[in-house]
Amino acid sequence: MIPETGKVSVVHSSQCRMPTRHGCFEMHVFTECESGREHVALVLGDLAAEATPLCRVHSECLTGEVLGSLRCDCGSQLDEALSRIAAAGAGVLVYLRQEGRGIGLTEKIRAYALQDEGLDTVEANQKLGFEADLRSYRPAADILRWLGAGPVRLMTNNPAKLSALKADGIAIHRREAIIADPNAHNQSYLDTKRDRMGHLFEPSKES
Ligand SMILES: Nc1nc2c(ncn2[C@@H]2O[C@H](COP(=O)(O)OP(=O)(O)OP(=O)(O)O)[C@@H](O)[C@H]2O)c(=O)[nH]1
Ligand SMILES: [Zn+2]
Repeated sequence: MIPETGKVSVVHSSQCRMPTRHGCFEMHVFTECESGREHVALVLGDLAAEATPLCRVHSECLTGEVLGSLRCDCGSQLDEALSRIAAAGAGVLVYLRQEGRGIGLTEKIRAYALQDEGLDTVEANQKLGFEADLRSYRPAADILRWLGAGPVRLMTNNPAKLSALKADGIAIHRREAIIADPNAHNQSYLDTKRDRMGHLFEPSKES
């Protein structure tokens, strides 16, 4: 169901076959109407034919995904999500270009510098004048609708992401945890996500 909150937020811009080390996906680019941000969907198999396709809605993290930073769990979550979709034989990864939970790379790196002085991720954002999380999942919801994905099995630990997608009209069949191994550099980041942002790190599955 499309929410009564105005127009569709993205337009489909291009697509191609995308072979990866996880398998051969169809890659779609969607341009966000308001910001011009280019979001991505990687689709494996025939989504419309899947009753409850596996789905990951992932937020951009240049440091964790491209540079191999150990400060967070984004790189390993991205890898894990694609490998689980590949194992299932079908599914979709929506990759949202909302670096730093929406504050952008410059401000995220400023936040990291503040964390090096002892602040946690939430306090660092607040010191810079931002809410803890500025993301919108409306583009992801519109992308999933465009792709015709049915009720999804959403891989996330973040209850705010779950409820935002539901509010944007996406049916969630169930949530599946996506847990990355902690290390000496990301343990306090993971602790803050659990203690201050309500992330669910138990491996159990729930609706
Ligand atoms: N502002 C800020 N953003 C961060 C920080 N560390 C990681 N990020 C960004 O956080 C986003 C990933 O969000 P997370 O909170 O790690 O996880 P999530 O996507 O909300 O939840 P999951 O679905 O369970 O992975 C990416 O855009 C990262 O760039 C930080 O210390 N400060
Ligand atoms: Zn990250």
